[in-house]
Amino acid sequence: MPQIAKVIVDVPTMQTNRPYDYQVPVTLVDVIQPGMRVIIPFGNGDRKIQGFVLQVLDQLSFTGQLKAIEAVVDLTPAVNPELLSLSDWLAQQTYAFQITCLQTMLPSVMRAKYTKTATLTDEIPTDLQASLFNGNDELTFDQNLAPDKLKQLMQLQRQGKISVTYHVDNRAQVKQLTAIEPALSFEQLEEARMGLRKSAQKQSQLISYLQTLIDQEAPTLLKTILEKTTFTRENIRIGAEKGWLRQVKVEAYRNPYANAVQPTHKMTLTSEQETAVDAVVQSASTDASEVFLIEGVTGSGKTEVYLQTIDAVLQQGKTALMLVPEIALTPQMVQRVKGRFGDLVAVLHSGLSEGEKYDEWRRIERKEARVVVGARSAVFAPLEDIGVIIMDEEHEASYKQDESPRYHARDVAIWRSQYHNCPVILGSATPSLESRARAQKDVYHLIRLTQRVNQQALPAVELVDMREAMRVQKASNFSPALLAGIKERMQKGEQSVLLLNRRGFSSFIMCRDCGFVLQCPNCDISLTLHMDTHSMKCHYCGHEEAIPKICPSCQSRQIRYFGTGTQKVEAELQELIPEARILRMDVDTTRKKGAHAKLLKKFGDHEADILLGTQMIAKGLDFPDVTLVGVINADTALGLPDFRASERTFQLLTQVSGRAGRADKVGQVIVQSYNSENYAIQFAKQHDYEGFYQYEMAVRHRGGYPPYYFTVKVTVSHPEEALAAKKSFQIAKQMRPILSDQALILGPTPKSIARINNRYFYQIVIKYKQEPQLQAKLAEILETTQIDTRHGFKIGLDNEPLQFT
Ligand SMILES: Nc1ncnc2c1ncn2[C@@H]1O[C@H](COP(=O)(O)OP(=O)(O)OP(=O)(O)O)[C@@H](O)[C@H]1O
Ligand SMILES: [Zn+2]
Ligand SMILES: [Zn+2]
Repeated sequence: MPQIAKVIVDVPTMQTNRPYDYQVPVTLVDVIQPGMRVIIPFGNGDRKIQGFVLQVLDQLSFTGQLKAIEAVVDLTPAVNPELLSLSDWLAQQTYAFQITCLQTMLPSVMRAKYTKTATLTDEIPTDLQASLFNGNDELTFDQNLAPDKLKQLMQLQRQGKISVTYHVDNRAQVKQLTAIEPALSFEQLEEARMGLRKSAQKQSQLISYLQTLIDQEAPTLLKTILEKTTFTRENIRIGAEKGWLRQVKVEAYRNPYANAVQPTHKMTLTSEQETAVDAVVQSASTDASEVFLIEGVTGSGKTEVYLQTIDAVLQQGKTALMLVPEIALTPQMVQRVKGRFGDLVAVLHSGLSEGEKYDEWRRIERKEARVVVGARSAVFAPLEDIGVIIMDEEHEASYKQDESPRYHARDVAIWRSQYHNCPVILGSATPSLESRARAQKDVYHLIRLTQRVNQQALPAVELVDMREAMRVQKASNFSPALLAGIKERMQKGEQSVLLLNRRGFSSFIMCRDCGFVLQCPNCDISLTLHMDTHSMKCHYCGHEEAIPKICPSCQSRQIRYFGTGTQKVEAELQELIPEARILRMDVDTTRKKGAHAKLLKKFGDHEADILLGTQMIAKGLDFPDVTLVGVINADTALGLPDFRASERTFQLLTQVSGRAGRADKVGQVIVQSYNSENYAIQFAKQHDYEGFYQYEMAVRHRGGYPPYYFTVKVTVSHPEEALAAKKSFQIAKQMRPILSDQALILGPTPKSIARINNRYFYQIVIKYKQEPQLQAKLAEILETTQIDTRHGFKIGLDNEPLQFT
């Protein structure tokens, strides 16, 4: 029967954000499946573009009007049925184009153009091998392969007789290793030996060696032979030339964690841990999709709860997905999971090369990996039959993507749990207010872990008022109390972790004579000093220039840097304690691949006394000899014009305090601040999450902020400020009539950095409780403003934004 395919085309605009009908050519009938990518003619001139097949329908009456699909890109669907339907929901939820959502779900290498190689892995009829593979056992092809041949390939793939690898401009090449196997039988090799000259001893040895390989199932890696035997490449080459052996290519997965993993074993759970595991596992064995919020103090052993839950789910024959924030995806965390589940684990994070990510993704798709650990985008991992989804540090802002589609991984996780009828665990020592409030309303089940595993008390927190400290000493980043604490640890052979809070803080250059501050030419923000590259950089657009030696404005030589960068703090500390061994961890020292892991290993091996770093040291670290945590500046972020400033400060202080005293030694925390009476700092001092939650809820209630209100942000930008402003006022005006009295429109206001990359930004925030017409109206505005993009406008919608500045 003729078929029609409904296709989402790869043209990300509002007008094309719907499925188009295409005729399925006769040769591809019953071949094309939903989730496959196809090549189709589109628009004027029938440009060839890519699209995703959403649906294939039998065509009852032949209209003959439709354009036909030209070719198929994938032999098997690139996106499974679950993710197809997720993309639909996601597009609505985030006001994004469905094509953007679909592309987001695939590893980046798959978004590029590529060729593929089909390699025979089994016998096929000789005539087929002749016609399809030209008698070879490999066929490199792309989307131009004739449909009938493609159909044959698909059949072979279904029968498991070929394996397919992708080549993307050398980007996603499956890593191939050379291996060898004997080309002759034992007897034939023996015959070959007879023909050798007496002096050809090495060749005789090679023949013997090949004879030992006859019964091996897999070819032997050349690398291994060169390492483990005395044969040289030249010996092997001669062996191949004489026809004794064959050189073959085998596929190697790039395993970035190879060799590094030590097995870890199940621990005997504390009673609080056991209650948590039982509750989730119990839920996993029913068909419910419940969300559990585990509010567990730092060091309460949340990770062990996750691991044992995963274990139970695997035993039920299901798979598990574990999300962690990028910065918490430390080697320590990966070790713990890999150490428990070994090769069943796939790890996805931005530190991997594209090739490595792609390898991991394929291992998931082929069901070789049954546990996935990864950062935000891993929430789209093509796992099937998921038994539990875990989100560690659920309060982390990095779970929200800040470009289209602007999704929150938590929402996606919950959607998938409903699809799979499985539980979700949201875990944190400092849950987001939104999640904690949902637990209050019994939408989530609240489970509290109130004790540290070692029964140790949480470390005592001492507040140092820097206003006072500065009165008695010259300007310094280190109060006498903090310095004394560090020295004491050094004497005892213990370690310190020092946090420099970089939010709302940066090093900039200012002229002491005229006050000139070096600004980015493209953005309304000062440039940040980077000592490692000896340059000034813009953190928004990437602009970079040399550090000026004389003031560009008054030519004075008194141009100096201000603010506190980690480098500057490190230098100061080194001067104050010359014998201190300091490791600095920030964006500059961790840029290189593996640098993060190396630094942590050094610290773990006691090659340093002090780990000094930015936010990235606040989470997940578990070092038994760390007994002092110092926070150099607790309150720089409190001044940010964002209603979540207190929540973020509380979370950061609590998390970093939790790094101290995790094993048998007592920990101490010293927090320096200029606002020690601030409630976020006071509750953090008391380790009082619940107290903070109650207080902050009252603040939010008074101000009409989430979680009492929903929010959506509309951003308008244009190279001309007046036009950006005008358009944003127009949009606000269009919104007002459809909103009830309960809803509030904030703005339009210029963003706190009004100009970025030569565009001016204006934003509107709508706060609301229940507005049935809102979503449709916003979609309509997006649609009607599409035309404006031609005049330089960009309109962005952010549902439940996490950034308000
Ligand atoms: N049942 C247990 N028995 C003994 N040790 C345990 C047990 N559970 C966890 N631990 C150990 O306790 C330490 C803290 O556990 P873990 O890192 O999971 O805490 P956490 O709750 O994730 O803390 P944080 O929020 O600070 O990351 C780890 O070293 C872990 O190996
Ligand atoms: Zn000057
Ligand atoms: Zn800039």
